[in-house]
Amino acid sequence: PSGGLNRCVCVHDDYQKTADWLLSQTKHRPQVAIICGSGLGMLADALKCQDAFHYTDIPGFPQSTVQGHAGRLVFGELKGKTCVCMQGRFHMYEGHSLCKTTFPVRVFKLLGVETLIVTNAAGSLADGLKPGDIMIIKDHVNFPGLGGFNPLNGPNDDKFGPRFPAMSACYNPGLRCLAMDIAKQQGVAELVQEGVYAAVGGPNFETIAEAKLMHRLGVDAVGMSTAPEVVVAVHCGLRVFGISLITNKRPLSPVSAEIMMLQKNKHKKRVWSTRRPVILQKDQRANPPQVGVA
Ligand SMILES: O=P(O)(O)O[C@H]1O[C@H](CO)[C@@H](O)[C@H]1O
Ligand code: HPA
Repeated sequence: PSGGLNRCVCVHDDYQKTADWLLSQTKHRPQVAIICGSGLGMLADALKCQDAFHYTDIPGFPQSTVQGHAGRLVFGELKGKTCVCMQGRFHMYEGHSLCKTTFPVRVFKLLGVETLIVTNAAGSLADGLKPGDIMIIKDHVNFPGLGGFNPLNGPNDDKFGPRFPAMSACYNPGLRCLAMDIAKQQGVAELVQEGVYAAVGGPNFETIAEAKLMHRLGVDAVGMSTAPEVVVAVHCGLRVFGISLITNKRPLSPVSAEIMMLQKNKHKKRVWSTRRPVILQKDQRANPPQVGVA
């Protein structure tokens, strides 16, 4: 891969200009940045003493084009910490270069942010992750990155980080532990577990073969964002915490009526799960078992 969309064309000054403009417009000096995933923009409503800016008014900022992403940067206080919250993120499938997709992360660094919290909506590939559950991201597979689509492509900016940054501990273990402890304290531990997130390019959802492949590779949840932001954040030394809100399940094989009926018969629930499909024997295929009959 080469060319316009796959090469960072922003220089240090571009990020600095945006950061300087924001610092001139607000008295807040954030320590924590939060990127709100699809449908999660209401997280920003919790901030007190807000200063909010539409992306259209921020010099150099990309524009949000996706439903569920309001396109506002909100500064404010949350439990004694000063935060900046992105109500709406940028995705590669919108036509943004990865450099633009991740532009805010470097701006956050220049604002003085130390910790980045990434959130997203994701599809589950794991048996135990149901819609409504929360997955604390312990690691990711960056499929576009493995294919050479990386926000760090192009000349390295040494002021942000090294040419070859390590990605072996992207998601801060201390913050992951803390989140799990808080889930227990709040009595919601059964809704929360750790898992591996995979980023795909989108905008189409996965084929069954792709979902199966990712499941076999150890992926628990899949989405179309987050990994590029995290790569840029880790490159410039931010501490990262990530969570996926599970919004749907991805089927792992075509659900044929006879397999569904048999699974319903055997397991009584989750009829469409094909994780352990029942393979019909030759004689059964000619004369399939009847629903409701043992
Ligand atoms: O990752 P976020 O921005 O939460 O959005 C997720 O939801 C959208 C698909 O419904 C995709 O953009 C996917 O990445
Ligand atoms: N696949 C990819 N991206 C997603 C999904 C999914 O199932 N759900 C929400 N974002």
